[in-house]
Amino acid sequence: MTVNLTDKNLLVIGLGLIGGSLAKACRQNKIFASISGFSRKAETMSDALSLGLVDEVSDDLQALVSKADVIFLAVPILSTPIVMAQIQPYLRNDTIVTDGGSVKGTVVKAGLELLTDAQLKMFVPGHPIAGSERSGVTAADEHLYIDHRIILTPIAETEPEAVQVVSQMWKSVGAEVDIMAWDYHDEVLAATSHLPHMLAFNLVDTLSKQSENREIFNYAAGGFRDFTRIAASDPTMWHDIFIANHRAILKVLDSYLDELHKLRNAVAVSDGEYMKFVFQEAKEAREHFSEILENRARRLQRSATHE
Ligand SMILES: NC(=O)c1ccc[n+]([C@@H]2O[C@H](COP(=O)([O-])OP(=O)(O)OC[C@H]3O[C@@H](n4cnc5c(N)ncnc54)[C@H](O)[C@@H]3O)[C@@H](O)[C@H]2O)c1
Ligand SMILES: O=C(O)C(=O)C[C@]1(C(=O)O)C=C[C@@H](O)C=C1
Repeated sequence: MTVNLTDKNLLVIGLGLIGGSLAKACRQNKIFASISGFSRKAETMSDALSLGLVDEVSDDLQALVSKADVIFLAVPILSTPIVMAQIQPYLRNDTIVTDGGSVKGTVVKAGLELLTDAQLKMFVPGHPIAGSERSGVTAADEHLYIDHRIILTPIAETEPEAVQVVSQMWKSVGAEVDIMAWDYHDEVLAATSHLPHMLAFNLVDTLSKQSENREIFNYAAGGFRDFTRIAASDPTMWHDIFIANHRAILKVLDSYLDELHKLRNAVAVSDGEYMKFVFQEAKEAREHFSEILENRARRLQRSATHE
């Protein structure tokens, strides 16, 4: 069923990479009647306005929330409960609250604690599996979500109609929507996103301490460069993620460390057979992932040529 959003107002709170990109894509595709924006810093709000991400900004949160039909929260994960508490008194019972935070347990818990029964019916936690190491309002990109997956994690109280509206919003900017339980989401993302970021931060930091003036970096090439891109991600965002999802991250980190120890032992005793087995399996996994990426790139190319 297609839902009509063209008579609705979208309010984006947090006008950085994730919120700014959604606002920009929705505005360029004329998905909503109007798009309002709110962010912590006045400078970010005026940049969002001059970059054409939103139709209006205001520091009057009460007025913005009261007229919003859909609210998208795109602030660091530990700030999400704070913002939810700020907007809760002004939320209409028919206003949908959704978000883009990387950990869903924190957002679900905040919703259950702060929202009324009526407001919970309109509560649709979500997470776009799209992004980059860039952050801030100037990183907003209207193409960010094309052919990317969006995971929605509605709770038992959420009305299916609210999920439909949020799904429609994401599909309208080119994304694919999946529905998942929030705790499963947090386990999966601990493995596919949080652990790789931890390894990249740790590796780049460790190596940077190993030589005077980071001298060894002069002799690094593509492999290391790929790690450094991830390690350039925003420290506040990742600090929040590692605190919010620590249980699931520790579980996957421990099993990773076991495997790393096995590989270490294989190197210590020159067990080439074990090493080749691991490297071959990893290569095959990468080939499988490359096919997914190539299919996505082809679809992106097709949608760009149809624009
Ligand atoms: N960066 C990614 O790759 C990525 C991908 C998917 C999801 N996410 C999630 O999306 C959310 C936003 O991340 P981002 O990359 O857009 O970060 P960002 O730093 O680019 O943007 C966050 C914005 O929120 C504002 N903000 C912070 N606290 C606020 C508050 N209390 N009230 C109002 N505004 C506030 C900041 O000033 C900034 O403009 C995070 O929860 C993150 O986990 C990020
Ligand atoms: O593409 C990247 O560089 C990202 O870091 C995006 C990425 C990830 O894939 O880990 C980061 C955090 C998210 O919550 C979702 C996506």
